[in-house]
Amino acid sequence: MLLKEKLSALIPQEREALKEIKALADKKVDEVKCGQVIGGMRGCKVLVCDTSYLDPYEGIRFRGYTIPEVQKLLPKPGENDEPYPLGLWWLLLTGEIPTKEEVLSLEEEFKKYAYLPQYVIDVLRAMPADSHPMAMFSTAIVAMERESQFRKRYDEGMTKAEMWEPMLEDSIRLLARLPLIAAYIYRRKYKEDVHIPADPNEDWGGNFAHMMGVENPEYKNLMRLYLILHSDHESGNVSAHTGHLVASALSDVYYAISAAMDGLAGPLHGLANQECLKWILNLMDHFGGRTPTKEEIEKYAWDTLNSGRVIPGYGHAVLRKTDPRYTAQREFALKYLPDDPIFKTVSNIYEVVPEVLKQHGKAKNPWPNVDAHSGVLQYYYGVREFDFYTVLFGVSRALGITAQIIWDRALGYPIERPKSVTRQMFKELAENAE
Ligand SMILES: CC(=O)SCCNC(=O)CCNC(=O)[C@H](O)C(C)(C)COP(=O)(O)OP(=O)(O)OC[C@H]1O[C@@H](n2cnc3c(N)ncnc32)[C@H](O)[C@@H]1OP(=O)(O)O
Ligand SMILES: O=C([O-])CC(=O)C(=O)O
Repeated sequence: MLLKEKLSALIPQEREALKEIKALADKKVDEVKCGQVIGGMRGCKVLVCDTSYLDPYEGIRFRGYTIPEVQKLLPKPGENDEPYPLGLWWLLLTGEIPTKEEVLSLEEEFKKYAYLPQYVIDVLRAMPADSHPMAMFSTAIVAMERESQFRKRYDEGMTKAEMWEPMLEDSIRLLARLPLIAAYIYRRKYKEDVHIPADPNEDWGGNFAHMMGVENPEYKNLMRLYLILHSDHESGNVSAHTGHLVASALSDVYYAISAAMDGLAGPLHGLANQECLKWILNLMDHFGGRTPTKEEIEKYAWDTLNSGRVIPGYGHAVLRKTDPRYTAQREFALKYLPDDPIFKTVSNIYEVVPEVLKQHGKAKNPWPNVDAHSGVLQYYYGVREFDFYTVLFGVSRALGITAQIIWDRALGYPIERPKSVTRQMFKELAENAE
């Protein structure tokens, strides 16, 4: 496999490079304030992640490349505007923009494992129909743990240096199946349990759209874009950090990704995309289904804040400007659905809500994040079941987290175990500090 050859060549040199950092073990790299600990560890530099970096003002770079650069440089299927999402996985893993041949080799490798075992279908069918799609998604993933090559090799006594290899194998097998699992959940829950087989001629991203039942080529491109945009956001966000933490105990990819999905399912994280579209449609309903005026949006936003709720899709723990993932989706909308009334509402909200949040004076970042824009695009192409949206996010996020934890094992990072103290001890520490 071309990817495995590439990683086999890279890993020894990256292990050497890590030794230079380990030699600096006693150097102080950060100072932690009381408020940071009690405030969700915001800004504490306590994680190392090479797949991507999030600048508060510029947004995400995948291995140093901005979103527009990735859109321009990664190979694309045929005449399509958006790249192969598996090209991004290659980039996250290797740091290099792949050739088309390299991406196609990965597509072929994935196709070997792109089938849904009957026992996974049975597990999904055993769950009550009103189970949230994210609960179904996470359950299906953990159910497949019995197939883990990592656990098998661990039981056989593999060495620490070998661990990245079964981590890579498990990741490929899992990622290959995620669109099938997601599409199965979608069609079981919302499309009368009628399923669409994979198309062997489609790429990983296009196939996902096909199996969901949306044959529009524009939607396939949107899916490719979506799968790239939501993939990786360095390693401190809830889903990626969870994946890293769980995998640090040498739990395999199935456990790590299932747990990561459970974090993504929270309304302050990935589920905000579901919440956000709901908020927008409720806003439009409130004004008789039309595009509300800016004054009406302002009043509605204040009503939300005054009732003690957050405005979903706005704010961020790290970003301090409009999320470039929002901008990329806005550009897609301007090209393909400029006159859509919900998109117009999204645009008007963008002109109003940051000012409202500034006046409200609480949110450190009044600008929109990725979740403020993803729902309207899905809705436009007929995917209108909001509670499914986070599953789309999850399929994409698994690209980033698997890339991160394959490298965790390649570099032999230890089990994560920060120290806690009692609240009383912590108070005394803070009182006695400068
Ligand atoms: C893919 C993603 O995960 S992107 C984020 C998706 N989540 C959302 O869009 C939900 C809405 N946004 C939020 O709740 C927050 O902005 C978060 C969770 C994203 C970030 O949280 P934090 O880093 O704690 O934000 P911040 O430091 O600005 O919070 C300060 C205060 O402003 C509030 N605030 C932040 N964003 C918002 C918002 N959109 N609407 C109303 N209040 C907000 C916080 O709730 C907090 O209030 P509190 O002091 O009463 O607890
Ligand atoms: O970075 C974060 O904390 C949240 C986020 O936008 C993501 O995970 O995509």
